[in-house]
Amino acid sequence: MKLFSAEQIYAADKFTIAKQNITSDELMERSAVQIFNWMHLRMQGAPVKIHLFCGIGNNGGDGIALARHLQEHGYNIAVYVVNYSTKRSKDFLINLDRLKDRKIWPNFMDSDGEFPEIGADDIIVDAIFGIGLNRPPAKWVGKLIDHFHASKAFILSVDIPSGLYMNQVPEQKDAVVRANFVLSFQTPKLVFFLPETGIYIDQWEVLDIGLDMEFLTAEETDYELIGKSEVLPMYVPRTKFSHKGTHGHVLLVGGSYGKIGAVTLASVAALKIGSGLVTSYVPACGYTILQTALPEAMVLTDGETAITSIDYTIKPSAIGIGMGMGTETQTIQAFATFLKSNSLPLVIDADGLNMLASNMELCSFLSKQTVLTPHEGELERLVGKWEDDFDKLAKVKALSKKFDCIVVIKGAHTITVYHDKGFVNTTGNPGMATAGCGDVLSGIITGLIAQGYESLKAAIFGVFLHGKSADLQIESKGYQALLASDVVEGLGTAYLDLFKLPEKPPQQEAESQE
Ligand SMILES: NC(=O)C1=CN([C@@H]2O[C@H](COP(=O)(O)OP(=O)(O)OC[C@H]3O[C@@H](n4cnc5c(N)ncnc54)[C@H](O)[C@@H]3O)[C@@H](O)[C@H]2O)[C@@H](O)CC1
Ligand SMILES: [K+]
Repeated sequence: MKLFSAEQIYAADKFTIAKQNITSDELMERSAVQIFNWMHLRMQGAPVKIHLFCGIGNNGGDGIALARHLQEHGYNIAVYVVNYSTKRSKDFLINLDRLKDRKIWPNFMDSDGEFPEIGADDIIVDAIFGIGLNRPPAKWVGKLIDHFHASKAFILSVDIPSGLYMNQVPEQKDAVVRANFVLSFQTPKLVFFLPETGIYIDQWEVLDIGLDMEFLTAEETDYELIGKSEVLPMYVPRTKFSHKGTHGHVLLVGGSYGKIGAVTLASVAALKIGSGLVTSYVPACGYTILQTALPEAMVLTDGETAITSIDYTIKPSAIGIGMGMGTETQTIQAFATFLKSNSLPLVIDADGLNMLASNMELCSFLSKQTVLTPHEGELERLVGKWEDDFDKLAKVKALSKKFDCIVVIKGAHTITVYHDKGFVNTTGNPGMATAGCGDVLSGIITGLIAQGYESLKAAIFGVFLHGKSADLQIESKGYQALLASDVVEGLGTAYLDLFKLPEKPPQQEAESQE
């Protein structure tokens, strides 16, 4: 699913209005009806008090139009106009008149007025600011937002939590609505998924307001949200006459004394994701461990407790390097020599990234589209400190372009960046914040590349499957008990889940039984 910028959404609005020969207030009406239907379906006329706080732009217009529908269906509403400026939008005014025609008089709030009482069991509809916010809200509006939070009422935000920008992190962290639910028009917003701005959203859902599909399909976006429908076309099925040689040979280089587990986890993940052969290249202290833990892998060794040179005669199809490798001087030398001569597809993780960060000149030797899989700490060593999430993304894009590499920024929503484009993952859960999960991911991505997936697809698909496996596993294991090896274990079901059809809605089943 594409993640559009504010400018693209405004352009889509304009295009839709012209092509469908409708007025902009008709589009607003559609949006309001969609929100109303969503609420009505869940509330079924419940007499809960609904406080609608509406700004004076089009987000406010949505709120005012929604108020009319709620009132027509007998809901218990109170409407407030948050007068943060004098520039009321045309469609806001049209809807305000329609509301007045129905004898509903909103409370007009400004910097001097008192805030209304809101009960903990009430509902707040937040329609103050939408995607048009372009400067910090006035102080009193920030206080109103505080008042929302203090009430403990359920907050439903229209389109985007008020106070969040589309393309930057808010300056005033407390002048942003913390939404329990966001109903986002047509497309979710990038800020829902970034660590500094995603914290303002518990749950979100997209409402289709019928923006022109032709326009949306043709429009290129900087970011894409990756779910099942995006990865399914990437899947390469096995053919009947395939053999283990068909599915690639992974070489994993890593491990040091006390950290052989890292390369073991990556190796088993590479096998489980489907690579035909796996060779683990470890220091001698890892030999028995690997041969015992993973009889399916082949093992090459060098050095006693750390790798001192990387030398092999096998012909791998993809190489993963760095897991538990340590950063001893000889290991760094071996790593540098290896990078200078290697032209095979490559995945670099953990200590490999640390060695790269302290010797950035080595980046120019990366084979094309090398995949780097840093967590935040490793990333900071690679690109330097960032000011905020947007600055971080800009720095990563610059790194990706400079060295033609793919950067997988690991986090709650892992983002895979290649040149100017980011792919935001939707699978995974907090149970994955556990030792070894990163090693598993690097094994998965290397294993997919070895099977013939292009490096970028391998990274996007690998991140998805890794998270999906963990999501399926916590159903029986819970968050705390999830281990990296459970994530490896679940990879088979993660693959199978790709082909599971959504369950039929219960209503349909009841009908077909009659
Ligand atoms: N295609 C869509 O997605 C549609 C969007 N609609 C709604 O329209 C919204 C966007 O409407 P607008 O462009 O009017 O923007 P907003 O409703 O976000 O209003 C902000 C307005 O106030 C001004 N402003 C920005 N920051 C301010 C600040 N801190 N203090 C005072 N004034 C400030 C801006 O110039 C802007 O005109 C969307 O979020 C959505 O709710 C719907 O009505 C129709 C269809
Ligand atoms: K809003």
